[in-house]
Amino acid sequence: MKQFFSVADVADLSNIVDEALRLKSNPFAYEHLGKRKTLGLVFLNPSLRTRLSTQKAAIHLGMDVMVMNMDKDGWALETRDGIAMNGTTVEHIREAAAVMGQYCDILGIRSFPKLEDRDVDYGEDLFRKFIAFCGVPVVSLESATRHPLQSLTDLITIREHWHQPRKPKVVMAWAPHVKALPQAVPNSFAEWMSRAQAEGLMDFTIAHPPGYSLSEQFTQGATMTNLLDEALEGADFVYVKNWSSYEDYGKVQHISESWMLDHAKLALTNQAKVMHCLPVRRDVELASEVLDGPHSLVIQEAGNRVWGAQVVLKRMLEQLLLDK
Ligand SMILES: NCCC[C@H](NC(=O)CCC(=O)O)C(=O)O
Ligand SMILES: NC(=O)OP(=O)(O)O
Repeated sequence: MKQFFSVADVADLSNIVDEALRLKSNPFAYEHLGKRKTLGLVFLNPSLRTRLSTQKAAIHLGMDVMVMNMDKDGWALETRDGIAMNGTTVEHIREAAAVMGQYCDILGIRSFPKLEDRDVDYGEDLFRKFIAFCGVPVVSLESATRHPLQSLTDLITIREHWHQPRKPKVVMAWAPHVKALPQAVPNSFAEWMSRAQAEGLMDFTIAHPPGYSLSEQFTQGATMTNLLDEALEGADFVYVKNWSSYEDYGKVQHISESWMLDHAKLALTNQAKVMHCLPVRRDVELASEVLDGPHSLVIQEAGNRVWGAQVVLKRMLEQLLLDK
């Protein structure tokens, strides 16, 4: 594996999930694989889970880790080409990425969308340039349109908590929020679970209010509905997530009906397990009675971020050995 940006970078979902669960039961099995190799983690936005779980995964593999908080400690970054840098930006991504590639064997980068111009965000300009100029394998720590380490982990978590012979019904349910949030997490969850559905691993439904459709490139084959209660019927897993509008890009519309998952809504499901990528706004996105109750998987899900990151880093390290 030379890059980890979307589900398209993974050949077989069942294999990678099984491999991640084997790493979970034997975390140090490959502790020599990353010896004398350096992972660089570059953050242009805040992070708790991605930062710590990816570091932990690298430690299990024997790697050294360097973290760069570009937003706070780096020079102001320019990404546009063909302009004279006579304003506030100090360093171009061409040099910044290339230099970081000199110090690191694998790089990870987090960069959120600005939610101002859809074409700019969905063009993934910064990410593409970072990959093009750094010269080493790159793992997405969440980009403008996707969060693949999260979605891989979500699939691992569903697999780990499903023990019946039939396929689980997985529902992604839009939730309220006080701010306009990116579509990266729901896009990514949708593209991974749609692929999992195509590989016969689950049935996948997306419920959202009118005006909150995601881009069709991520939702191929998913059942789509504007009726939350109907979607929740028979659900085995409910994945709660807010996102701002893709159609009326980055905007938040007033929603009259309550979309927050609470005990009453959970009662419509098949004793569903409840997931959320975190951070979560209690009693806005998700009722605390659910978060604090036995149906919540959010802490186990966050814990599994280590195994999602570790299987990706392991595959990248193995590729580096092959390329040597
Ligand atoms: N990396 C995980 C999710 C990041 C982001 N959440 C946030 O920005 C929360 C901000 C707040 O609640 O104010 C999102 O949902 O896309
Ligand atoms: N879920 C997730 O990516 O969390 P952080 O933003 O804290 O890394």
